[in-house]
Amino acid sequence: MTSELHRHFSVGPELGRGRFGTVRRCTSLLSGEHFAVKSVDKARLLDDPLDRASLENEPKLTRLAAAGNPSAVQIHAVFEDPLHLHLVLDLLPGPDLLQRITASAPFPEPEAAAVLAALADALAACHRRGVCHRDVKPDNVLFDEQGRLRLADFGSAEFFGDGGRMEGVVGTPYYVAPEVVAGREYDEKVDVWSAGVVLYAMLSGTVPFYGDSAAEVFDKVLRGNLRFPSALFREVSPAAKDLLRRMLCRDASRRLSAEQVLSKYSLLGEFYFSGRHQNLTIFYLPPIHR
Ligand SMILES: Nc1ncnc2c1ncn2[C@@H]1O[C@H](COP(=O)(O)OP(=O)(O)OP(=O)(O)O)[C@@H](O)[C@H]1O
Repeated sequence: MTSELHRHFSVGPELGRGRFGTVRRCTSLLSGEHFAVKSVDKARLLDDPLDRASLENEPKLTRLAAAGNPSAVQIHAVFEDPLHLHLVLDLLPGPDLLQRITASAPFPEPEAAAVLAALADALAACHRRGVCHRDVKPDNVLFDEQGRLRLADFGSAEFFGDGGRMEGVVGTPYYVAPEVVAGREYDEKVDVWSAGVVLYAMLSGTVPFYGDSAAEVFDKVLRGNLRFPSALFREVSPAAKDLLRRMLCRDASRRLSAEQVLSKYSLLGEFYFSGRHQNLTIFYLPPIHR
């Protein structure tokens, strides 16, 4: 660990681990405030130009996305040494959305709708700032102590500015949009597709495009055949299914924007408590390695 980091923070126990680094609890020596420090191990990503770009982009794009946007994780300090990049972030220690879905999906519709509204709000704010997250999935949806949603992990994010197109196969298999899998240029609506998969998972406890391997999942995503099996969706309202169709629309030009999802949220009056509980699990597939 960097001595510079240790001059300012005492570093505590591990909170989580990702592909490139470890997140630990830390405390400011000056103020006594608690934070999380994400320490990215540079050795794990220096061979790959896209991974290297992500090392440079993560602090920049987290800052840009989070400026004046309380629904994104805030970055408080950055320390760098030859081995690590340390990002000091808001401490968000509660269960993330993946843990919540695994423990208690399907969610009652009002609960799913509330999470979706907060996620769409977070994404709309990022998109207004020209930042596309590109790895929206339940494990990157965290909550603060008051239960407010915070979008985290801008390690795959890209700056598209004002209407720019992006390229590069980035994301996580179950959640990635078809235009990304197809290797085409794409826009920020890839995040809306992923948020649609998240909504589907909250309402049913499973994902819409499932396979045992990444290749099988990609095949299903490319076909984009959206189904609502009656065993899982019997009690899901037509309004929620309609919203899912508009978010998981293969044609990105017809797909809702994050802003439109937010305004559609006000139409979700039909969302109701379904009271179901099924023991379904989302299986973990690792993020895409190009
Ligand atoms: N601000 C935070 N507060 C508390 N825990 C966090 C915070 N940020 C991340 N974590 C935990 O650490 C884990 C890894 O973090 P993160 O997803 O940012 O790492 P990563 O290396 O970019 O992961 P990925 O494999 O998704 O690319 C998360 O799943 C979460 O459990």
